[in-house]
Amino acid sequence: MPYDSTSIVLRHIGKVFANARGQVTALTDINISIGDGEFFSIVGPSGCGKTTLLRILAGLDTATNGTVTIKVTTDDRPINSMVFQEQSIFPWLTVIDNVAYGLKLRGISKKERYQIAEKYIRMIGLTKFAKAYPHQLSGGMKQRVSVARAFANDPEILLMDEPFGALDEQNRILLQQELLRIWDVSKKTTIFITHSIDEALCLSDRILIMTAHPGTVKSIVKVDLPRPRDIASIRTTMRYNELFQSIWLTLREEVLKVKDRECAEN
Ligand SMILES: Nc1ncnc2c1ncn2[C@@H]1O[C@H](COP(=O)(O)OP(=O)(O)OP(=O)(O)O)[C@@H](O)[C@H]1O
Repeated sequence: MPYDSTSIVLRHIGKVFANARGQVTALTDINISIGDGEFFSIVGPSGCGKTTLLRILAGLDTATNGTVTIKVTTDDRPINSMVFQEQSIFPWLTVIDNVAYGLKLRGISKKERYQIAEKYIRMIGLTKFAKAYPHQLSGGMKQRVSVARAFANDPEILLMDEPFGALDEQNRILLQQELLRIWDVSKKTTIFITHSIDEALCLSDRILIMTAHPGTVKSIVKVDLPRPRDIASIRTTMRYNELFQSIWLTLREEVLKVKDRECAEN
């Protein structure tokens, strides 16, 4: 691994949900080490357990088996911040107060938290909207606020569950480029779920391809595309196309398994 140290270690992670119809094994024997400052994406067929894995990393759910170790460098910052697909900013707070929200919870003075929030609002290009309320913003702008808030919290790790999934293509590309830029500066360990091979390739250092349900590691692909990356031009390279093809062929087997199962059930 090209990283000086490891940020996250997952060992033998398994998850079984119990529901009225019995038990559902969502994850089985997941073993991964993620480097400090790595951008690590997760792709896999629908229902393979991506969100479950992220929720376990966020401490929102617990694994039935195995251990999760997250390196903590200092005790005055949160372990993680999460960005969801749906906009999750508070409608009653202005942009700057949304971005500064986590800092306020940590007791950071108003002056300091506004300075930090302003820095990230500048990075996402919303300086003119710092005093605006969410209802005055477009969907893409609100999602930018969520991203800025997550970075402003300065967590040990950043967890993103299809954060751009609901955006139109133009806004998605703009935000992907902004995310790359902020990540390049902050080098924050980031775990990013996506359904898009293209998005995973443009952003990541490595991509975990999960098997069909119950989810486990099918393979991990190293994305050896140079950084800093320009999303429009990286897609035109031969290496991008080779990687895309190879990931799709691996993923396709798992997606077809899901389809075959659905056909057998009907
Ligand atoms: N709270 C729960 N109770 C019971 N089963 C659950 C629960 N949460 C998830 N599951 C099941 O666990 C499996 C994995 O779900 P999960 O949402 O993690 O998959 P996913 O890969 O994120 O799916 P998608 O790509 O469609 O968002 C699915 O079979 C799902 O039905």
